Amino acid sequence: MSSAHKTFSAPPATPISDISATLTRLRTTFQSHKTRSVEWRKQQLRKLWWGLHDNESDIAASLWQDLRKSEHEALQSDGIWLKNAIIDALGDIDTWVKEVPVSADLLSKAGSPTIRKEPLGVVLIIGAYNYPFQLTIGPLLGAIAAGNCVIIKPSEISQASCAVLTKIITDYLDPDAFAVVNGAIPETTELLEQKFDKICYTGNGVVGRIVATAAAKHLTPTILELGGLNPVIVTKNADIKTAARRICWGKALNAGQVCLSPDYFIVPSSKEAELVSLLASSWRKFYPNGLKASPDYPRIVNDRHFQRIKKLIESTSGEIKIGGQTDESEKFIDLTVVKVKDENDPLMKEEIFGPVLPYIVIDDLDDAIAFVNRVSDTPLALYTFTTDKKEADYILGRTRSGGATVNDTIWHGASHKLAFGGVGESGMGNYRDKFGFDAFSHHRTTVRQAGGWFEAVLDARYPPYLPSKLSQYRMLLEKKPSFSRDGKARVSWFGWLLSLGGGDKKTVVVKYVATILGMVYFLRILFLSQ
Ligand SMILES: NC(=O)c1ccc[n+]([C@@H]2O[C@H](COP(=O)([O-])OP(=O)(O)OC[C@H]3O[C@@H](n4cnc5c(N)ncnc54)[C@H](O)[C@@H]3O)[C@@H](O)[C@H]2O)c1
Ligand SMILES: CC1=C(/C=C/C(C)=C/C=C/C(C)=C/C=C/C=C(C)/C=C/C=C(C)/C=C/C=C(\C)C=O)C(C)(C)CCC1
Repeated sequence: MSSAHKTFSAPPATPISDISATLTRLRTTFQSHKTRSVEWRKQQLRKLWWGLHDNESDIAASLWQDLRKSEHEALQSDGIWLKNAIIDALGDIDTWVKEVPVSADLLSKAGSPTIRKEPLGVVLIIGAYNYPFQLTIGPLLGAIAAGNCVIIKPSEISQASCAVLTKIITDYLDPDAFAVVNGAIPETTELLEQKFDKICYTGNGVVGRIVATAAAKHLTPTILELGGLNPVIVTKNADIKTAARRICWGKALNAGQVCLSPDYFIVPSSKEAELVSLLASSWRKFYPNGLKASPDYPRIVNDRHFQRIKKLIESTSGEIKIGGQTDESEKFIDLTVVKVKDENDPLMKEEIFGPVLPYIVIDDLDDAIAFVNRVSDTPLALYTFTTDKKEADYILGRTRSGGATVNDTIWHGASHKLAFGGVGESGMGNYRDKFGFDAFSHHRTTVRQAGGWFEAVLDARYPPYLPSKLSQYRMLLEKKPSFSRDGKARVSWFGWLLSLGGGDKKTVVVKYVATILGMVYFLRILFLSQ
């Protein structure tokens, strides 16, 4: 890749004294109602598409410089991924922005209630280093579609990507509505002093708490996209060959620096040897000349993270089954599989965010589920490999996670169309496609009340509150429960007869079809016998 050799310098930090003026500029734009125009929003999205397209080789080159990410991965999950997301948003934005009529109770109906989708105002997006384009421009798409002004704060760790991202935003988008603030903790701290209408933060939970605390001072709502320890439960009913290949891919992607990376797997003893051997052979097939020589395998983003992961490998009391090599000069860490005894191993204490994959042998499925819930009960992702659909549902029904994929890794988080977000420790809120539009919109319930003629109906709401008015209200509007005091659904005799003895909709339809067929059969016999 020729563009891979192009290099970029870190953009200068934004002067802290400029930050509040930038926010004022954006707020003035928002208050001018310019962003309310859907055509203006579409134009911004179209321009952004061209910004990504014109700078595609720089996107790939900057990701190579920051993470030694291959062009394939750079385009698959940043460049082309975002361009496709924009084209789909442009195709659907007219539907998203429509005012939606809502069905209401008898009294509200005359006011034709609707939900208006309104912009929130000025929002802040704080990105992380591992997918510097996707994790900033991804939420930005929803914010633009919903009509907001936006300040983007990219992660200072991916410096080259910061430079390219800054160029795209400043060269292609309306500078009165969109701005990039570059820098590190001091700049982000100053940003967090300001009042925004929403903050979307991607990164670790420690900083997530700092962001949420700062936002709370202004009653600013937040989307927090955090991490966690993502488990993989491989059951005795798994197709081990497929599982090995797919776990391998999910762990090798971006050298494990993915919020959705498998953090550990659980395997029954009967499948352990086969799975470990197939993991090793899958890796050999992916990287036939070895990982270090492969242009497809990324490096750890900086020395601090390299040392952190290296230390984790050194501190494990488990048995290294595959890999284990590191090279500080290149920030290279081998894909490393480690058999650990229990959750007290250092590798099981925190999200690894690197290419190390511990595993534990557990034979009983309920024990495996209990282990997962004990280690971290709200990870961002949960994976299970089983060919038994009921078993997959059993696992899903007894665990929690931001998202889940059965029989693969990463996949529920790979599409730009599907809602993406965490739960509990892995975050709050979600975005992407319509979910992104909704996340950055205010759903404004609106009633356009009927005129003077409706006063006769409304008369009962006005004082003096005569007993007759309350009786009228009760008689016409009070609903009767269809459930008993002990919480059971109560079916009226009439309803019971009408539904041929009750049941859900499908059962009642089946009963009707069977009854009609029975009657036809009976009448036919009766008719033929005469
Ligand atoms: N859920 C998701 O979408 C998602 C995606 C990627 C990463 N992550 C998670 O992020 C973590 C890795 O990212 P990271 O946090 O190391 O990224 P990072 O170091 O790039 O930091 C993220 C952002 O926080 C800012 N920041 C750092 N310290 C701060 C402070 N004290 N005050 C205010 N802002 C500060 C940085 O400037 C940066 O913009 C992992 O836990 C991973 O799972 C989650
Ligand atoms: C279509 C047919 C065919 C061709 C199929 C082809 C060319 C398929 C190619 C598939 C590829 C390259 C899929 C790769 C997808 C990977 C993705 C989307 C990864 C996404 C990662 C993300 C979003 C990471 C996110 C990380 C986050 C959020 C945090 O850290 C033929 C030719 C086979 C014929 C039949 C039809």
